Parts: sequence; C-alpha cells; structure tokens
Amino acid sequence: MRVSIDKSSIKGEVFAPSSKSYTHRAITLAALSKESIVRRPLISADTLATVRASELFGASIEKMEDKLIIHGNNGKPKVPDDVINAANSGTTLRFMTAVAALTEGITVLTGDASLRTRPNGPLLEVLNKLGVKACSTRGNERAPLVVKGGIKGQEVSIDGTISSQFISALLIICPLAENSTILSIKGQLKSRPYIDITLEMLELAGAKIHTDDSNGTRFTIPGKQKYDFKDYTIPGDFSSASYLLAATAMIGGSEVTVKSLFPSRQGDEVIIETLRQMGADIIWDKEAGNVTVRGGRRLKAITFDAGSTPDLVPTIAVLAAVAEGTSRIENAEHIRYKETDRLRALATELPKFGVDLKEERDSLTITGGKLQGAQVHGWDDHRIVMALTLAGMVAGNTTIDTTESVSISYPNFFKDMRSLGARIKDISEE
Ligand SMILES: O=C(O)C1=C[C@@H](OP(=O)(O)O)[C@@H](O)[C@H](O)C1
Ligand SMILES: C=C(OP(=O)(O)O)C(=O)O
Repeated sequence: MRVSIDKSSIKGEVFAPSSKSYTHRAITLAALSKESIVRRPLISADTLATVRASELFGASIEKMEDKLIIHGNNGKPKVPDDVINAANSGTTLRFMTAVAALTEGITVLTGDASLRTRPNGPLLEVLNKLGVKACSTRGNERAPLVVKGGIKGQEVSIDGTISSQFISALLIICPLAENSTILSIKGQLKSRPYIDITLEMLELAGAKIHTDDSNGTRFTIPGKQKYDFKDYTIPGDFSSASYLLAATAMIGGSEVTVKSLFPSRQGDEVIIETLRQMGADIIWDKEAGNVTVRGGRRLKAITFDAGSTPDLVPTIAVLAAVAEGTSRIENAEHIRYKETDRLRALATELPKFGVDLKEERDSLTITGGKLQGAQVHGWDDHRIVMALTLAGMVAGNTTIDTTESVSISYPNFFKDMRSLGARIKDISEE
C-alpha cells in the first residue's frame, strides 16, 4: 500500500492502542496457565502470531469482542502439529523458541524474510546449556530454528547486548523447568524495561523469581512452578502513542489528547519527558490516563540515550529533524537488529526530506531544519512508516510505500490520524 500525505494539523481525542508487549506476555502466560481472560488485547499481526503459536502448543483461545478467553496447557505445551510461523514478530519467535523447550518433542519455528535475518544466538546457546537441543537450520543463528524439548535447569549467563527478548523468553520458561535455574546477564543490558514488564506479568501469574543483585541482572528461579494468570486488562501502548504525541507537538495549530495512557513499566513512557525537554507543551494526567499536547512551540535539539527504549528511535529521529539545533541519538546499535536496520533506514529516508543526518555504528546525529516533501520508502517496517508519516505531515507533498506494515503494531494508525484531521490518502491504485 502507498499513501500520499499533505501538510496536516491534528485536533481531537483518541485512545492509545493496547500495548503490544503486554499483550504478547499475557497470551503466552495465559497459554501456560489453566483458564485466563485477557481484556483489551492488542489485535495486530504480531500478537496474532503469538495467538497462533500458543494454539499450536495446545491452548485454545476464544476471540470475543474485547477480550480473549484462554484455556491453557497448564505448563505442558504439546508438540505442535505444524511449523510455528512467527511472521514478522521477534517477540513471538523468541518467546515460542523458549516455550518449545518445555515440550517433549521437536518444534520447528520460522518467520517472514525480515524475521529470518534477525539474530537468536544467545538464546540458542543458553537453551543448549539448559539441556535443550536448539539450532538454526542454516547454522547462522537465524530462523528457521529447530528445538528439541527437555529443559533441566542450571547456572547460566546470557549476553544482554543484542536483545532483552532472549532474557524475557528464559524468564518465562525457567519456572516451569524440573530444576532451579540461576540466570545472570553479561554485557551492557539493552532494553531493560521489557524485562521488568516480563517480571511484572510473571508475578501476576504467580511465578516466584528472586532478583539477586542491585542491578537486577541475576535471577534465581526455582523450578516445578505452576502458572495461574487469571484476568488481566492490557494497558495502552506508549510506543504507538509516541507517533500521535510527537505529530501534535511538531505541528502548529494541533491539540490532541491521547487516552488510556496510565503509568506502567513501559520504558517508552519517557517520550513524555523527552517532548517536555524539547520544549513541547505537554500535560500528563496520570490518574485519568490522559496525555494532552498542544503544538506550535519551537522544539529544541536533545541528546537521547536509546539503550532502554529502542522503539522510540524513529519517533525521536523525526522530532530531531524539525528541532532547532543538532540532536544525537546514542547507544543505539541494537536498533539495527529490528524488523529492518532502523538506523540505516532512517539515515536513508530522512535526508530525502532535506534533513542533515550522520549515521555511525551506534548513533545518529541530526540537525533540524525545514522539511521538504519527498517520495520515501517505508522499508516494510511499521515504525519507519509511522515515523515517516509524521515527517510527511510537516513537509506535505509526500508519498510513502509499504504502509500496510502498520498492521504489525498499530492497525488503526492511518484511521486514527485521519480522524484527527490528518490529510492522508491511499494512492495504491494510482
Ligand atoms: O520484549 C518486548 O516486548 C520487546 C523488546 C524490545 O526488543 P529488544 O529487547 O530486542 O530490544 C522491543 O524493541 C520490542 O519491540 C518489544
Ligand atoms: C522490534 C519490534 O518488535 P519485535 O522485536 O517483536 O519484532 C517492534 O515492535 O518495533
């Protein structure tokens, strides 16, 4: 799909979509429990991949109006009848590779062309140390992956510099193993807040995990536990909301309230503080869960450490492109291992709007200025498409392709933007 975008200011109220990360965890843990209800799940291409995988592991999932009723496998996933296709979802692939370790047979996992380029080495290595047989069919740590269950438990350490999803995946399965596990993280851990979300959800499922050091990088996990996930309502997603908040802040005459944004463990909450630091007029009523932004103030450059919040990088890059002065996005190498190499994607597309940008291995340096309309490529990556849409709303006279990719995390993105007044047209047929 291709869209054209004219200069747009936006006004009104909109609900943030539900959190992708919380939805993946809720479904995965409910599928490993007996009976659970997950309310207000995000229904998107990525979370549906987790639904399908959980069904293949023996859960039955009833999809109702605004909830999922999940009859789980009670900690004993069955050997899947078919290959697990995680499609475009890294979270699904990593979590389900770990769940496969709990089965008494062999599971094959794959994904789309993008997912089959993403690394899984640290997860495979640790699963093998835990008594599982896990490998890549091509011997390159990429999917397709083959996992033969039989997790025991051990003292192991895992590299935390590539993806926190490996650690979340192990935290989800180790309580169900025969023996205890001691898991320590080595290297500079990236994306920490996602591990905290995992620990929060595991606690709700009744799991006991002891965090042994003050950095939160060593866990003792007793084995032979059972999960009981019960009934949970998914909070709003700050990564998805970041596009709405940033668009409003960048465009004079805009005023938008995004609802359903309550405090949670999502690191991407920091978008609110970042916009404030850049000089935006933004108010967060935490009790009501409302964030209101008024556009029109001149935004100032910032230095942004992306270590904990990789998914905000495309949003921050576009904010930097209109801000006064030179911004730096640092500590960002892990953003190269996403659906695309997002530093490369941004460094290729933003200059088409006239943006002055320098790409280094783990940083982007961006000098803000006036954007001019451009024909840009969305790289089949939902976050690149959504971020470029914001640039298009500022610049006008812009087209973007591969826009169907918003279905990964925010299927109603264009509908919501249009409902707020954004001038975005589907031009796929033209
Ligand atoms: O665990 C999760 O829900 C996620 C963790 C992050 O990935 P990494 O840990 O690979 O940085 C994030 O980028 C992804 O969108 C969702
Ligand atoms: C990287 C992302 O997700 P995943 O790793 O689950 O594909 C994302 O949503 O930006």
